[in-house]
Amino acid sequence: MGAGSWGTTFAKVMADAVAEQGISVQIWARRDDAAHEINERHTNSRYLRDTKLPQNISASSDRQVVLCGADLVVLAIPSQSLRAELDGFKDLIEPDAVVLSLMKGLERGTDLRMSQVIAEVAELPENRIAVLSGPNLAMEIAREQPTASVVACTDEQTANWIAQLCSAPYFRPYTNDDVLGVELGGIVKNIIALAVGMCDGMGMGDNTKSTVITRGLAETTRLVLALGGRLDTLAGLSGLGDLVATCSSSLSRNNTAGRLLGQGLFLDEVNDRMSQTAEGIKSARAVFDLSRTHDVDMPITEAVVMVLEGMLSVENMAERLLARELKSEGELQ
Ligand SMILES: NC(=O)C1=CN([C@@H]2O[C@H](COP(=O)(O)OP(=O)(O)OC[C@H]3O[C@@H](n4cnc5c(N)ncnc54)[C@H](O)[C@@H]3O)[C@@H](O)[C@H]2O)C=CC1
Ligand SMILES: O=C(CO)COP(=O)(O)O
Repeated sequence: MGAGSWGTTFAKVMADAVAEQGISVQIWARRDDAAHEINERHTNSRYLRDTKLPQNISASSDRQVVLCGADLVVLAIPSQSLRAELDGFKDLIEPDAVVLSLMKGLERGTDLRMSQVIAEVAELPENRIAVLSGPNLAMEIAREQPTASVVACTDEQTANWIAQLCSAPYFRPYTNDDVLGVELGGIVKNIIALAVGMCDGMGMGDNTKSTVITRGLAETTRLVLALGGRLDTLAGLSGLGDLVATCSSSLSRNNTAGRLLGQGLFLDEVNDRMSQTAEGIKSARAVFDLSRTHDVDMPITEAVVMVLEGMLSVENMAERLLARELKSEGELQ
């Protein structure tokens, strides 16, 4: 569900993974012309210019056509639209289907993760909801550059089943039962990537960026532990792995948005320039609110929120962060 850059790319991963088993993958595209292009030319030129999609992918703008008979429903739409979109098609999901979220955002207003929104709106039990997260820049994967990822579900069998369905020669999924840790790692790294992008945009060097990445991981870890997730998850692909990929890549939309802010553009101007979803812009406030609810110190997230909401200039961000009271590096609380 979603024919954007990651929805289309992940459809290709799955189609390549299951081609020999005679399984087909169907994409729901919002626009009729996008569905038509996928069916007729096997391309999605708006998002993946050079990629030829496999023959066992078809598309439709009719959600009923796509969901009818689907054993696995994969969601790849912008996080802030999920609730409304899902409400419109939840009754079309087959009674035993599993829902997999590819999304990396936190819902504003409720501070819920996407797996929690899915559970609430579609009224599904935990064992039928999974998330996938890792260092997965869509453009690289579309070019079949090797990477790995994590399928997280509280039910081991479900996680293994999904991992089989998306294990392609260039894509290696691991499994994990720490859904919260996997999901939050993917959400918070977008905010840290905004901060790193801002450093880049202001012309700061690698020491600065490395400091933000490392301390960004420290504050992500504090949040995940406070909410009941596991430390080892943060050391894995959906934690450190995705953080490094997103913070170092010019392909990242969050990194790019941060860089534009660092170059002095206003948020409205940045939003106008972005043709794809940069989840961190909307999720930053929700993550900060969540951290306050659980009394977790997240100074980089707080500074990013202040910049996004016009309460702090990017130039004053470093001064604010470095002037805080000194403390031990090992403090996780
Ligand atoms: N692009 C990437 O490299 C990766 C993206 N993700 C996550 O996947 C999710 C989707 O991202 P992308 O596919 O990259 O986004 P995108 O901006 O490329 O595409 C979003 C798609 O959702 C569709 N859509 C459906 N309902 C919508 C609505 N109500 N409002 C707006 N758009 C709607 C759009 O038409 C579009 O096809 C995000 O949560 C993102 O963080 C995760 C890993 C990698
Ligand atoms: O999640 C991603 C890579 O794992 C994609 O990051 P962006 O949304 O910043 O492009």
